[in-house]
Amino acid sequence: MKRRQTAQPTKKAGLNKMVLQVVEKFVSINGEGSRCGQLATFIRFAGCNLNCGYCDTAWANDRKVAFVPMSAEEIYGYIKDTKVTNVTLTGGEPLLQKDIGTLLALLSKDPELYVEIETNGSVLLSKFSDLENPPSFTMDYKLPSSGMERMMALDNFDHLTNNDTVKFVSGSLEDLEKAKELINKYKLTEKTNIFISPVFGDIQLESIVDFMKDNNMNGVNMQVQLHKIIWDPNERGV
Ligand SMILES: C[S@@+](CC[C@H](N)C(=O)[O-])C[C@H]1O[C@@H](n2cnc3c(N)ncnc32)[C@H](O)[C@@H]1O
Ligand SMILES: Nc1nc2[nH]cc(C(=O)O)c2c(=O)[nH]1
Ligand code: SF4
Ligand SMILES: [Mg+2]
Repeated sequence: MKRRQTAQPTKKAGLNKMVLQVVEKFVSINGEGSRCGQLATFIRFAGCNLNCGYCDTAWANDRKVAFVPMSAEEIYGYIKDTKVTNVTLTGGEPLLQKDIGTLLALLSKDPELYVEIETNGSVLLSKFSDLENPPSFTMDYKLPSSGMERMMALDNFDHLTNNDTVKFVSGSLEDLEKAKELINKYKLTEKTNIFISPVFGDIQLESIVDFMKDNNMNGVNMQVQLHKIIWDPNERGV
């Protein structure tokens, strides 16, 4: 009698290759942050641990989203092929990619590139503090209207420098009050760059300016997502 064979795990060369899950990659102008208006190559990764009520890329967080597995070297190759020197890594939550450290280390060796990474404030930035030439972190602090404030890692404020940014995406007066409180409490304008952005379409732009005037918010930048003015706000790949 034949013995029933059980499937044995195989270890083929390349099977354990380190890969990152890329849901889209494109060149556009950066619509946000300190290099707003400049060309940038965007790499968007799959998956997020948060569920912000206003998320404009919730599709990338769907467990069933289609992604292309790419190694750090393949992503670097794509970036160099574009001939664009600004790079934005985003998502989803890019810092949750298992091999993001490998990619950041590889990109940091290229002095021609300016790399920024959009992160949601829940991932400890201390994990990346040993990088020799670190990227610019744009760290969101998720305000009350996101529904995700409880997930914020406040220790991250200690790891930001003048090469980084804290972004407060605000959808209400309560959000603005909270942003002001944190900026003052942690003396954020002395440490890093600060941006306040509206949750797109949810708050009168004038009310943000009025709030900044009423509260002497010197050193704070207000910014509206430029790509949502140029293209349809729901358009992907722009
Ligand atoms: C889609 S997230 C991806 C990176 C990371 N998960 C994060 O939240 O920072 C990129 C940026 O878009 C912002 N964003 C998402 N939806 C938005 C909306 N409806 N209006 C304004 N900004 C939005 C986020 O706050 C974040 O700063
Ligand atoms: N043009 C453009 N600029 C951006 N800056 C940050 C983006 C993001 O989704 O993280 C983004 C985006 O999706 N498009
Ligand atoms: S953390 Fe970023 S990607 Fe995740 S739900 Fe919030 S805005 Fe969307
Ligand atoms: Mg976006």
